[in-house]
Amino acid sequence: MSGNKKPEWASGGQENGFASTIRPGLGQEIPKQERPESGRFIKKNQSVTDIAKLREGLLKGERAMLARSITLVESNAVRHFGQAQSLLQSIMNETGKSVRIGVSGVPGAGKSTFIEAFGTFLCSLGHKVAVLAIDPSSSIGGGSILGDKTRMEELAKNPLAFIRPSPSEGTLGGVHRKTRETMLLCEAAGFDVVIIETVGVGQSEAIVRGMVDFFMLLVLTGAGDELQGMKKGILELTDVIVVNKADGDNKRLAMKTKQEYNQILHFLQPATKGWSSRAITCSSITKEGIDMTWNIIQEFRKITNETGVFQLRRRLQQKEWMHTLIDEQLQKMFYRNENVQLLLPELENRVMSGKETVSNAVTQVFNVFFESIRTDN
Ligand SMILES: Nc1nc2c(ncn2[C@@H]2O[C@H](COP(=O)(O)OP(=O)(O)OP(=O)(O)O)[C@@H](O)[C@H]2O)c(=O)[nH]1
Repeated sequence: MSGNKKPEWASGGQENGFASTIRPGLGQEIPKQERPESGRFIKKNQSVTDIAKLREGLLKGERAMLARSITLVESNAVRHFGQAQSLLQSIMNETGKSVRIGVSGVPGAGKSTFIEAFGTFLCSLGHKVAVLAIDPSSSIGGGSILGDKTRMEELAKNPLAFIRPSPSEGTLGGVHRKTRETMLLCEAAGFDVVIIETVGVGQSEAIVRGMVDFFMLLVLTGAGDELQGMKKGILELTDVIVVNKADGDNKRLAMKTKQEYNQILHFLQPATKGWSSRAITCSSITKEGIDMTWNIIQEFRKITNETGVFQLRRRLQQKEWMHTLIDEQLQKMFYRNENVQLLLPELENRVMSGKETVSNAVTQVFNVFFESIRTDN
């Protein structure tokens, strides 16, 4: 990093709304219309007493109230952050009752076609299915998976389903927080299956793994080729590998690929204690394997519930999530500190030219940081 250039999370925005969290008093009005990052609007004059209304509507499963609550959670405005947290706090007891499923796979693996078929199948069984997304590219280019309404057209029309695109801006950490909180809102609104889709690149898989109970990876035939470029780490996050597009001429090859993956999984650490990760085949077109996928998830829930692994994972995820937010907040505080910003470029130059050891430089900048915190207090 050169000169004054700060990392993304150090720049002015209030991604977490933590910078100077204001909790408006009851009945206090939001003074003017605010444009949150999503491009949707929080209504002018919406007062915090609306939180009670939002909560009531949410718990009744009203979609409009769910959509408004999500808009509030996604807003970057500091005052909305306070309101969103009040709302989330008030629904805590109503959350956690869904099964949370992560779906990943490289572009073209067939994620949206699979989720459409799988979600529609679950709705036909009477489940309420919410589909959310984490798109790592949204934090770079403002793109957004699930943004295209033509994807999952049938599921989108189903009254038992709710589909929400990835938050379209912000750091990956910010997108992560918003998706987690949106998941809680969906649970409070009665959705008993929450699917979180992510493109299988980089950090996003680990992030999704950290917020779901069950993680599945969609792959295509030809495990050998694919595995060349696939990190072992990704397979070790996975509870089930779904070899997709197992139809027509591809069916036999898909079976062979499944066996290859099963052999590989045999030698890897399972993602979940007490559960043997496995590979299956599926076709989102013929729907063969869709019901089996659900049966496996049911079996997984039963086993992990009995052993307590399910509950333990949820508890640990909460703890990790708290630490993620603490880390993010600490980094922001540090890099936004004026004295740190003044000193850092000089120290960087000294370190680069070999005049200063890195450890010395770090000690100096931390001393400046601690000193300015002390004087601020
Ligand atoms: N034959 C067959 N084709 C499929 C199946 N599932 C998906 N496809 C096709 O594969 C292509 C990619 O499917 P998508 O569902 O868009 O894949 P995706 O992983 O969501 O891809 P991105 O949108 O690029 O992330 C489409 O042309 C689908 O029609 C399947 O089970 N069988």
